[in-house]
Amino acid sequence: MITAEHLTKRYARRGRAVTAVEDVSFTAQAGRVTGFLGPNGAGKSTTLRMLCGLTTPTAGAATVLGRPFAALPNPGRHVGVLLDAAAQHPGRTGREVLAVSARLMDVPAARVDALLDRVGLTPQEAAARVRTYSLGMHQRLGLAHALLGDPAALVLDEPANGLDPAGIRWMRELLRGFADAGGTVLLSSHLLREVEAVADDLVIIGGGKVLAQGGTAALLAAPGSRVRSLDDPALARALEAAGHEVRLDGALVTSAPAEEVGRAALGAAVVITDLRPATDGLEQLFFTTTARHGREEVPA
Ligand SMILES: Nc1ncnc2c1ncn2[C@@H]1O[C@H](COP(=O)(O)OP(=O)(O)OP(=O)(O)O)[C@@H](O)[C@H]1O
Repeated sequence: MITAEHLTKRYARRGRAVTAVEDVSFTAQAGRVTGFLGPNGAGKSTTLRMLCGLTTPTAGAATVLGRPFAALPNPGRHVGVLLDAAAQHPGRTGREVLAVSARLMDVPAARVDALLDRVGLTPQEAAARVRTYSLGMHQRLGLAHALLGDPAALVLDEPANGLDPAGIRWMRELLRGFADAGGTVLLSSHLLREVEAVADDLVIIGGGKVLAQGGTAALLAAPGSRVRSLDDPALARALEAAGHEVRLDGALVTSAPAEEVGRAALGAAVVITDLRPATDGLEQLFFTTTARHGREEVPA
């Protein structure tokens, strides 16, 4: 479990105090993947750095597995951290990067090869210097590094950056498996579809503050139903006549609960082919939640 309690970070910039993170509290539970989202400059990296003891909070506190990061003995054996995949020593080979850390963490050397294999780095790639690595290879090595100490928690900032589609799917399965085995995963990413696919819980921040948090399914749930039928216009008329709101959005989306949709369909003699709770996608939730904190006004 990872907790942030009233974390606040202020920086001095040209004599003025800039609040990067303000009163951020959340819990990433064991056995679950927690997605940590926000627009550029929202304060995600600053928060993750405070969780990992790399930045000192102005106020508030954070714990990983019940203790402040700095109080964890041999922290790499408890929490795997990937904050900047490009930060590995460019002159070392991938295998050397892991071997040095394995020695420092007192991890058996045999684990290095096991992890290179697990993250899909070939023996040739592992023998190449890190400065020759692509972004995706950096990410794979960074993840191997994070997993090296067989930690109970992972803190990952944009781990899927630069991965190809197969790599992104592999990453998703790895994180899912890690959490299903009881691990805690805190995952910051701009890839909303990926986060939606893997995160059990979400924390959305903007302007340094928590804007929304909770279970992914609950946050994405919208009242009403999404329906497909053999005659959507007729079903829409029947639902409207019964006082429900209706909009056609690929399927028919209505404020009516499933039972009312069934009644309207029965009355209008329309065959329903699909009926499920209405949900907004994460992209919609993200933009609605962070609308005041986005950077759309900044030209690309
Ligand atoms: N060392 C620093 N000194 C001054 N200001 C900083 C420092 N680090 C971060 N900031 C400011 O704090 C705010 C939050 O930055 P942070 O990097 O945490 O955002 P982020 O959500 O990780 O953004 P991104 O998605 O672009 O990575 C920004 O306004 C940034 O300019």
